[in-house]
Amino acid sequence: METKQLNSNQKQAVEMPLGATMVIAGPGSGKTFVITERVRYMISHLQCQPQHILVITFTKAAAEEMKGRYLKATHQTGVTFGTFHSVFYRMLRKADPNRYALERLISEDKKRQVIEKIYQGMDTGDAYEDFIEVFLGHLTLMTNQLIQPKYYNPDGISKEVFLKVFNSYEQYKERHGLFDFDDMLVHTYYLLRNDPHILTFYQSKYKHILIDEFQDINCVQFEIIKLLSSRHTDLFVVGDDDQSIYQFRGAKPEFLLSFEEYFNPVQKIILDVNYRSTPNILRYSNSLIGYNINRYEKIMHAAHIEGDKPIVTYCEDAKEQASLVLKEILKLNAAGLPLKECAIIYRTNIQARPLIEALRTVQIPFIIKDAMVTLYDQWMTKDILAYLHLAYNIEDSERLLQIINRPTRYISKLALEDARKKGGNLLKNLLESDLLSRLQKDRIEELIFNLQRLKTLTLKEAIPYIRHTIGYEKYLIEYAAYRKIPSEGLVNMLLELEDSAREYACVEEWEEALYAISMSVKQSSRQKGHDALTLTTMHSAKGLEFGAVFIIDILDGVIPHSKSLSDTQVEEERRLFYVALTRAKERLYLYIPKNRYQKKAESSPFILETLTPKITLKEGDCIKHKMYGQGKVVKLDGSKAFIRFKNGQKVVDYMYCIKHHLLSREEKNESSKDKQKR
Ligand SMILES: Nc1ncnc2c1ncn2[C@@H]1O[C@H](COP(=O)(O)OP(=O)(O)OP(=O)(O)O)[C@@H](O)[C@H]1O
Repeated sequence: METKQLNSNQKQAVEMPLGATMVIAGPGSGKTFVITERVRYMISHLQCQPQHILVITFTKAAAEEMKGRYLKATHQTGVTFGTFHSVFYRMLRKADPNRYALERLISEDKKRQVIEKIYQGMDTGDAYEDFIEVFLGHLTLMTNQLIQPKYYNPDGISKEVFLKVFNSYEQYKERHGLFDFDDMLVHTYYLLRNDPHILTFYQSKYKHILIDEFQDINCVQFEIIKLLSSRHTDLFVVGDDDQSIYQFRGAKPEFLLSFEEYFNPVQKIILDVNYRSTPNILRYSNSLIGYNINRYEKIMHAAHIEGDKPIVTYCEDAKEQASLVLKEILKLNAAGLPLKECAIIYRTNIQARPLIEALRTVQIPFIIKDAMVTLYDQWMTKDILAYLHLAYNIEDSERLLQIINRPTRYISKLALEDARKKGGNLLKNLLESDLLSRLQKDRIEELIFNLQRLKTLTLKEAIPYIRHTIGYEKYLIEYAAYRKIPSEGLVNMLLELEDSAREYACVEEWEEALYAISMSVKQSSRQKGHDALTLTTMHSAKGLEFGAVFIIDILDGVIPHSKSLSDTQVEEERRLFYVALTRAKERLYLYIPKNRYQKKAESSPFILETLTPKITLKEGDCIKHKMYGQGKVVKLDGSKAFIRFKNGQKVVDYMYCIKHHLLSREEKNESSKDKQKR
């Protein structure tokens, strides 16, 4: 039995009568505790049979933890614990053991290989550098949303190529009688929808369904749950709309927000006591998330006593930031905080590079939570290295072929093949080729000239030369336009490369350092189980907690990410930052570099929101209007506020009032101080 006591809201959630129940549970509010206690209560007080209870979680680790805690508390078997995938897979296997035998399941690695082979066999040239990544993302998103391929628009790649690869992949699976992880969900949906006997069987088997992290549910999962629970409505879901951060994978917090409509009548309870963070940390996270509009209103209260105030540090750049963060971690570690209680959290993997570089010199063991493609393994790095090496060995055909059309020099495949067959110096052969026009040859001469120039430059000068004079950055921008994707991500990667080279004297030294970083990233997984510092993206930090959390690069364009332009996207970014803030137990450090990639950077608007709680208007509040002077709010209606001024009532924009409300409040404070003095 768990030694801790349920608080009053937890107890209320646990002891709800059977029926559709929604528990909105903020960070650190004890979701696992509530679910395991609820299962116990259902069996001991609500006469539920363990074999009729199904508990679904999102990760295998969560399912195991939940099951472990439940078994420890009750020693009673019979309840089914599992992830959506494992539960649905069991259903498929039971329905058709041969079709869904384990050996017919394509692993994610194998799936990638098959798709890569299909794509390469299609001869679309090198038009899409990261096709496989983008394709796989779209495939999952499309399947999770139950969208027919012909109606799906894959941004960033051509629909025609997407459909071709998709159809070939489907045919491959059919020919070999295989299925993959995405299929598990879709196939279960069709199985239950099309076979009433099977559906009835599972509706009677799982009379009570409990789902954790419901904010992450996607369309196909939701549809299956609707099918399973249509006979009865004993559905107990726990989630936090403020921690929904997987919309890019098809998760829809709307399902949590509209749960009440689907399963009406719904019993609802909010868990708002946080057992993880100090009140000071919670004040910051509450303030930030208060700026989201599309959410269940809740303010988390701390169960702990006050701790240190979060520390906001402005630093020069990423290099200084890395050194300050590591210095602080070493200090905390020397004072007794284990490294495994420290985490550095960032928005995207690319930001980890300066940290890993600094970590190599201070020798702190670390674990990287995400599968990371380091700079060394990026296609763009290979292009830049190809230019730098070619400058010293102009006869290196492989490297020449890599960059000959980057930027485009209009050299056809045919001309390249022909020049290659002749053997010897490829550039010379191209200059003598009958298959190339004068214009194309001019471009090759220009390339030779530029390679000779490159040889005379230092590494620090060479990369900007490739970027601007050779036109590599322009090529990236054109490539992004062709792909219909924002160019910023590619250009930032190039800037990151330039930044990483700045410290090295020559290309060999730089290449060696990039390789060493890539190796240390690969080896970092070996630190698991040891006392090691965690490096993680905000996404992968979800569900974790640490004594000290360091959030870096809190800059506009980084968080919220420059890709996130719509209000909905900015809200998702805010939730992401909220997840990062709420990982901290005792100490929270926020870092804002003044410069990024040698340019002045703006701090993230989220910093201000974290430090200044949102102001809301109430009837009776005073505002000061530029034209009408002082007035009092008499009524609020959506974006409009009705204000009584000296000269009568006027309708004023709500946001205007918010802005000017602050002013009047300060003035009010001042005037009350004045009055007191008098
Ligand atoms: N009533 C309680 N009394 C004391 N401690 C509690 C209580 N309820 C939960 N806790 C503790 O609070 C901590 C946070 O709980 P848990 O990990 O379940 O949070 P969570 O709700 O899943 O958080 P998040 O969504 O942020 O990951 C755990 O260590 C848990 O044991």
